[in-house]
Amino acid sequence: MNRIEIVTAFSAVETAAMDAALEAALQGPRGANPLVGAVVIDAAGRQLVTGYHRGAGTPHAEADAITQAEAAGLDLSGCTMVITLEPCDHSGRTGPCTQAIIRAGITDVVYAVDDPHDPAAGGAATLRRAGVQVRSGLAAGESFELNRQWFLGVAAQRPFVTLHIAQTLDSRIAAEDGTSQWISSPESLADNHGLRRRIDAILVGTQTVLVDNPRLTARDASGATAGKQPLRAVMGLRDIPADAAVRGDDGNVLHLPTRDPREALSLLYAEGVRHVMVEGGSRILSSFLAAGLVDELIVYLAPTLLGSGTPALNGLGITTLADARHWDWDPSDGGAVLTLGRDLRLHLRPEPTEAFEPHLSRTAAEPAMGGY
Ligand SMILES: NC(=O)C1=CN([C@@H]2O[C@H](COP(=O)(O)OP(=O)(O)OC[C@H]3O[C@@H](n4cnc5c(N)ncnc54)[C@H](OP(=O)(O)O)[C@@H]3O)[C@@H](O)[C@H]2O)C=CC1
Ligand SMILES: Nc1c(N[C@@H]2O[C@H](COP(=O)(O)O)[C@@H](O)[C@H]2O)[nH]c(=O)[nH]c1=O
Repeated sequence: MNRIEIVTAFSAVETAAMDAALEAALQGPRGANPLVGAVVIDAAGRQLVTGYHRGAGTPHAEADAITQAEAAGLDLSGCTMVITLEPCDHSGRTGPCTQAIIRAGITDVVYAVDDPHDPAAGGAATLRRAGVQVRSGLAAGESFELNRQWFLGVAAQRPFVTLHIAQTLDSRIAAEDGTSQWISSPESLADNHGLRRRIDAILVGTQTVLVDNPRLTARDASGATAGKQPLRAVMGLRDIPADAAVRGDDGNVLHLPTRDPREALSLLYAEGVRHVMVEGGSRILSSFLAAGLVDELIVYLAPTLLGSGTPALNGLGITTLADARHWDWDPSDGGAVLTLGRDLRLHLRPEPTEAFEPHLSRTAAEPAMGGY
């Protein structure tokens, strides 16, 4: 019998580092930016530092790892960096990771999938021009899966959509008389205000504006507005009342005169919104879910029963169990199930329904590296 010797492009040490990078990436939050992890290994195969990305506007995983190394007095020259995504090549809110890698003296980069985001792409080519050996495609499937919804959103040129539901045990988001403040525990509300600080826009329906007169600002425990404030978007054909609290005094409000969630997302994207939280009410939540436009689901579940009132959802067009929509538990950003005071926070992502493969590797791994 012939023995077939399999030579892969990557060493066991690099594969283990990629596993660690994938694990680290899960600590980050979902949103406008993908989850990314980075691990630096030395010539002896030791994992020196592990970095991850903590969300839009914060250092990328590569920069996080390099900063940690600097703080610990570690010299990374001649080391290999293993990353779940191609290093960026642009100066966004943070500097280009390619330059940080080159400056640190890292001579080898292994990454999983290409960055499809145009302004950030091209990192591999820049690194190669600087003499860094670059290989890609290690754990490409896992890395794509890690950020599946983000890849889909980038390809569709629409914002990443987080759906928020604050509900009772019997799936009510308001009582029969319309009262709903508050179903959630103070800890859940604080968590939600943290999310409001991270997103670009928050979206509610016109009916919620009329019933609740919400402010839709990000506030701290004292009730003061705190941190970055989201654009406040209201969806529906009716006008926003002149004295509605959502208008605020900063003009950071947008009326989306449509009932079509796709159109709402296009309008938001044109305004520069890359992460929107759809907050409610029932009809708005249902329309985004029915259209398959939800990337992340956060349910604040209060141990409370109402028995009647506004249901979280008012129909998704599903009439038989075979058509039920399934969701996967999302272990990222604090985990799939988190206790928040007396509430539970459930964190989910849609089960894949369509085959979608991004362009996993723009440039093939260096020829000598692959094959059987
Ligand atoms: N606990 C929670 O998490 C939350 C609870 N709530 C509660 O939800 C209740 C409001 O929910 P609900 O009555 O469903 O109202 P919504 O806030 O979902 O707004 C519905 C209105 O939005 C417009 N609209 C826009 N797109 C659509 C669409 N695709 N389908 C249907 N209507 C659309 C319509 O008005 P138009 O004629 O203007 O087009 C419609 O009347 C309130 O009691 C509020 O307190 C609200 C948010 C969060
Ligand atoms: N009732 C309820 C929520 N309600 C949401 O919060 C909005 C009020 O926002 P603001 O005026 O900024 O405090 C309200 O219109 C609705 O969208 N959210 C939750 O996390 N938990 C809750 O129990």
